[in-house]
Amino acid sequence: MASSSTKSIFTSPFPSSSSSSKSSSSKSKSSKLSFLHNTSSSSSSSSSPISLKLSHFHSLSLRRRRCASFSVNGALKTVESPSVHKSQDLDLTSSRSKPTILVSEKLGEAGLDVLRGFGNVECAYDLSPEQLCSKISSCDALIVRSGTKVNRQVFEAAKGKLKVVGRAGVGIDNVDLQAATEFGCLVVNAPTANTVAAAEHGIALLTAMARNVAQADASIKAGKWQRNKYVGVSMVGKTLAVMGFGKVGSEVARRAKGLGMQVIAHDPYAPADRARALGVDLVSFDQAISTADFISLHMPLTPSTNKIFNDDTFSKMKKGVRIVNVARGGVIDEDALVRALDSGVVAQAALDVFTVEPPPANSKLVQHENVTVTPHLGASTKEAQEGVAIEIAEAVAGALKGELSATAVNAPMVAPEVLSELAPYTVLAEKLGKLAVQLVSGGSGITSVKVVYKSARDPDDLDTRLLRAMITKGIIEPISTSFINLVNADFAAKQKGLRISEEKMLLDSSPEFPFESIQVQISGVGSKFASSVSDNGNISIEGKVKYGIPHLTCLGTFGVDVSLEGNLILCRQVDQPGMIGRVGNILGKHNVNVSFMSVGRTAKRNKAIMAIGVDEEPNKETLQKIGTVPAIEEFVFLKL
Ligand SMILES: NC(=O)C1=CN([C@@H]2O[C@H](COP(=O)(O)OP(=O)(O)OC[C@H]3O[C@@H](n4cnc5c(N)ncnc54)[C@H](O)[C@@H]3O)[C@@H](O)[C@H]2O)C=CC1
Ligand SMILES: O=C(O)C(=O)COP(=O)(O)O
Repeated sequence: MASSSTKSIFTSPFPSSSSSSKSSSSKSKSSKLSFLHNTSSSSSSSSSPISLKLSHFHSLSLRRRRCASFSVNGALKTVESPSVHKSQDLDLTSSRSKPTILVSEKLGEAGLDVLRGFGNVECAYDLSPEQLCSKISSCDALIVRSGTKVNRQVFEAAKGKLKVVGRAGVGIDNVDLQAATEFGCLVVNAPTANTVAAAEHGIALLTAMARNVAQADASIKAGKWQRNKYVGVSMVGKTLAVMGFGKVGSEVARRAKGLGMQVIAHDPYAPADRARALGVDLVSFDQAISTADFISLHMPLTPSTNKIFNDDTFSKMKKGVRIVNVARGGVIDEDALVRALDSGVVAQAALDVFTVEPPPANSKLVQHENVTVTPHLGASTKEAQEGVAIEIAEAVAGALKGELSATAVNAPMVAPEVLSELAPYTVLAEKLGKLAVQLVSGGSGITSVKVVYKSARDPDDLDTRLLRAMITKGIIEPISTSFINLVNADFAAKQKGLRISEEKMLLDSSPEFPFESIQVQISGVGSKFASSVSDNGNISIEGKVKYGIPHLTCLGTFGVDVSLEGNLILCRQVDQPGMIGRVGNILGKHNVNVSFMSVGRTAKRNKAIMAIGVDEEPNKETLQKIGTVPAIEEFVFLKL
C-alpha cells in the first residue's frame, strides 16, 4: 500500500521510452513526478504497475475533457476539449496511446531519434500561424527554435491538450510564457548546448567586422580589387565590453582575452568572482558603453532589455565604436542604430539577429555598407544542433513522462535528490488541500489559506514550492473547471483571489525527515463539519507522512490517525460503546466496504471523532441512516 499512493504520483500516462540509451542521462537531471497531470484519482488503484498506469491514464483522459481556456482579457472560461484519449486507446503499446510531438523547425536527427522512441513525431516546417493553430489541438508537445511564434493564440487553439513546449535553444522570447503558464503548459529550453557555437559566431563577427571580410569578399566577387578601401582595425589592446556576462558572454570574453583584448563586462546579476576568474572587470552600464572600442551583446530579450540600445545610449558611446549582436535584434532600436551609423558614432555593426526575422529586403540597416549581417546563425553548427536536439528531446520526453525538468522555464525546478525526499509530502500536501476544501460549507468563497510546515530542519533549507503548489492544486481543482497542475497552480490561485501564506515552524526533534507535519488552515469561511474548526475559528487539518503514506493526524482540536486513501466518513459523536458496530452495520447493509476505522476523542465518554475509510461511495440513503444514529452529532463524507 505504501507504494501505491506514492506510485500514483510518479506514474505517467505515457509509456516510457525503451529504446533510447541517451535519454538515460536525463535521469541525473530530473526526477519523476507527474506534475503535469492529474494524479490524485488514481491513488486508490491497485498497486500493479500496469493497472496504475492504465487507471491513471484513464483518469487523465476524463479530466482533460474539462479544461480551462482564457479569453484575450484573461478571464477564465470553460471549454470542452475534444475527447482525446478514449478508453479504447488504453493499449499503451499502440501508437495511438503515444504522445504526439510536433516539431515545427529543423531539429538534429539524434534528438528526433530520442523523440521517436517515445512518441509519434511529426515534423512540419514553415507552418503559417493558422496552420500551427489548427494542428496544435492534437499535439501533446511542440518543439520549436527561434522561428516559431508560440503566442497566446497557439495555447488557446491547443484547448488544454498541449502539455509542453520545448525550445531547442536558449532564448524563449518567441514563447508567450504568461499564456503557457495560464494554460498549465510547461516550457523547457536547451540552455547549454549552443553556448560555444554562439560565442564562436560572436568572435567570427567581431573579427570579420574589424577586417571588413564580408565587404571585401562581396567587392572582389563584383570584380573589384579595393585594397585601400578595406583597411581594418586591430583588436589587440582594444577594450571590449561584453553586455550580459552569462554563458555566451563569458565564452566570448574568454576568447577575446586570447585575442589580446581588454575585456570589461556589464551584467547586473553576474557574480563578481566569475568575472574575476576570467580577468574581466564588471562595470556599470554607462561605464561599459562609454569606454569600449567594441561592444558585444549577450543579454536576453526581456521587457527591460527591449531597445536598451537607443539614441540615448548611442550618444554616450565612444565615437567610432563597433557593435556585435548575436543576442536578439530587439535589444537594439534599429532605427537609432542606422542614425548612429550614419553619424559615425557607430563605425560598424555586425548583426546576427533582427527585430523582425527575416528583416525586410529593403532594410536600411541590413543594406548599410558598414553593417555585416548573418541570418541568425549563432547556434548553427553541426555540433550545437545535435547537442540542442538531444537536450530538448530529453527534456520534452521527460516532461511528458511526468519528470520535473532541470530546464523548466515556468515551473519550480527542484534538484532530483530533494524531489525524491519530498515525493510523499507532495501527495500529503495535495490530499490535505483536497480535504480542507471539502470541509468548507458551500465549497467556495475561500480567500485565505495558511500552511504551517513543522520541521526540525533549518527553515532556510526547506524548499516548500512544490508542496505549496500541490496544496493549491488540491484546494483549487475541486472547485474549478480548470485543469490545475504545478505550472498554473499559483496563477489559478491568484485568479480566484486566493492568498496562500506559509509559515515554517522549527521543531526541536530529529531532522531525519524533511517535515514532521503539514497543517492547512482556511480562515474566513464556515465549515460543513464544525469539529474541523480550531480554537482560532479556522478550519484546520494537519497531516504527517508515516512509512511513506499520508495520514490525517489532526482535525480542528481532535487528534486522529487516518491514512489518507480512498473515501472518508468523519463522524463526531458522544463517546460510548457500540458506535463502530452501528455505523459499520449500516455501511455493510448497503454494501459499502469499510477499509479502516479510527477513533480520536477529547476524553473518555466525551466527544469523539470516528474516521471511517470506505472503498465505495455511500449513496444518499446510507448517509442519511448514519445521520439518524442518535449519538452522532455531525458527520461528513469526503472524497480523497
Ligand atoms: N544568435 C544565436 O543564435 C543565439 C543567441 N542567443 C541569445 O543569447 C542570449 C544569452 O544566452 P546565454 O548566455 O546562454 O544566456 P544566459 O542566461 O547564460 O546569460 C544571459 C545573461 O544576461 C544577463 N542580463 C540580463 N539582463 C541584463 C541586462 N539588462 N544587462 C546586462 N546583462 C543582463 C543575465 O544576468 C545573464 O547573466 C540568449 O538569451 C539568446 O537570446 C543564444 C544562443 C544562440
Ligand atoms: O538559442 C538561441 O537563443 C538562439 O537564438 C538560437 O536560435 P535557433 O535555434 O538557431 O533558431
